[in-house]
Amino acid sequence: MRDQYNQPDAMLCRYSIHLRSFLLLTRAENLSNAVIMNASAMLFTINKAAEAVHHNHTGFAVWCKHNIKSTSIVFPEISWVEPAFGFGKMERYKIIKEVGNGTFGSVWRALNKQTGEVVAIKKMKKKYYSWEECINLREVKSLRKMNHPNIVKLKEVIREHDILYFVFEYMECNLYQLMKDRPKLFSEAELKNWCFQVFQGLAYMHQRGFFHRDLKPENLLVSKDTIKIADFGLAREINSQPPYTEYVSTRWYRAPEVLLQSPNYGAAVDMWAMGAIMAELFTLRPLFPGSSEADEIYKICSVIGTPTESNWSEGLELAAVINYQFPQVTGVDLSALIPSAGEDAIDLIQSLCSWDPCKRPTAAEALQHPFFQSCFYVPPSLRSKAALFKTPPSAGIKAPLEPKTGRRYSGTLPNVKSGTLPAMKSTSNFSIKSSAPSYAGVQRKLEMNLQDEQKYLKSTVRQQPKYRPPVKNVGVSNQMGRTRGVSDAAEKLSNMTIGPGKSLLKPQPPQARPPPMKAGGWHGQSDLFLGRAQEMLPARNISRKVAG
Ligand SMILES: Nc1ncnc2c1ncn2[C@@H]1O[C@H](COP(=O)(O)OP(=O)(O)OP(=O)(O)O)[C@@H](O)[C@H]1O
Repeated sequence: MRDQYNQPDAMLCRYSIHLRSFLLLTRAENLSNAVIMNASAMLFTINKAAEAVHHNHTGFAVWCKHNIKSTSIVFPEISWVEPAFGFGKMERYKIIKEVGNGTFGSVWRALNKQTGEVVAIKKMKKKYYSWEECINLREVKSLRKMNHPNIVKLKEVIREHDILYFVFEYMECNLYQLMKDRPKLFSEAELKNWCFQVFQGLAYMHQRGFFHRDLKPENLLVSKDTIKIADFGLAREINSQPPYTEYVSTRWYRAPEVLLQSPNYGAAVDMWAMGAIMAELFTLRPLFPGSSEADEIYKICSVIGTPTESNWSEGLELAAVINYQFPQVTGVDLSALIPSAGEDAIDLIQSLCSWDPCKRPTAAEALQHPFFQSCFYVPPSLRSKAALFKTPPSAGIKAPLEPKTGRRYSGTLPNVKSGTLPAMKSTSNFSIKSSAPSYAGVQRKLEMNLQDEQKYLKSTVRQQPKYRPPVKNVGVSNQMGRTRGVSDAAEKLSNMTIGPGKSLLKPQPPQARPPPMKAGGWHGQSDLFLGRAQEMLPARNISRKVAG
């Protein structure tokens, strides 16, 4: 089959698509050179395929021969193959300006010249020499299956001159940008509305069998009252086969089971991240700003206390496997740490940040938490109408998201009509207490250019030749704070012990709150005890940009 089409001027692509959509398109686009085949490699003509559609068979693979300069696949309704006619699809867009630069790509604001629509185009840094490669990307595989108002929409994928572009709906800014220069805290209503929406997006995603694995404020995009989850570069299918050996999530939001090398973590890692993000939204400071993986665990222990046999026996086993000894600390009162958060908020953050992933609420359960009692779900179909009334997108009739899931919180359904404003507590913006550091003081991103970074990487490699990035992945730290490989992490964590059972980690007194971070980073007290793990990282690498 492949050979038949393997001609120098042609390219063969395989697409698993919804057959009905494909047929509609073949008619509309007169794609006569497409052939369709099913799992047993039987060829179908378009007519035969029409029969299959009639009998409601879907999920065929489409092999298409086409002369390619550029091709595109359009989501979410139709996945299709468009032969290029000598000019590039990118010509349809006018690039306006760069709005983001991540590990895998730079993101540009652009204008669709035909429709006038403003979009965000992510230009991938890596080159892609075939469509097959692109189609297998996590970002494509997961996003194309998702259609939810709180998940950023992937509109189109374009490959031109071996460069891959993702065309997304455009969002005004990310949550980190909103936090960093803020002179005063967010109102509870504001952050509640955001969290409620993110949990809705997560409930949808988890229900569909995906988890994100890299939730952080930079990946939550905001436009007016709406917030959407973005960057599915690390998303995984829940049913995919562990062990997961790749790097996962930015350190400050990384769940303890990931830090401790669990081979089979799941959707609960997103819930941990949300606990950390929620706390950060209240205080405008990261809850667990670890300067290395070891320090990350230390920071977590100093806030929620050392795990015990009774609250996370699996965690103790995981630690034993990698020869890691937890520092013995008692933790602190979260309400003292997050003074602007009410009882319900503290309760939710506490349960999200449980050591044991099984004890964290699911996204659907979080939505039922009393903290969200005043938030109401608006079905997507009503959202545009609700917007007319300037209603936050989460407001409206509360609908059960996962009826099968047992409810952890027995919240009552408020009796409100759709489109009415939620009865949120009218909380005015809190003003930051003088002791509360400004977010601007936290240097989340290294203020160093690529050259500096490369210099640092080189010196790190010199100092720690053992810490090699995993072969398959980006692995080493990079501009947006991606983590090293998990196997790397194991190495680092185990480097903290001398011989079996002898840890360099000495028990530390509980540290109520790390002092405010200054530009250039901050050394936590715990770092003094981390020996080599600490030596690795220059002070400035405590910023979120550095993975570890
Ligand atoms: N749809 C969008 N609309 C507006 N800005 C966006 C959009 N998508 C991404 N951005 C901006 O670009 C930044 C980087 O995007 P993204 O996280 O997708 O790239 P990445 O290379 O995967 O980054 P990371 O290093 O976090 O993995 C985001 O933090 C955001 O500020």
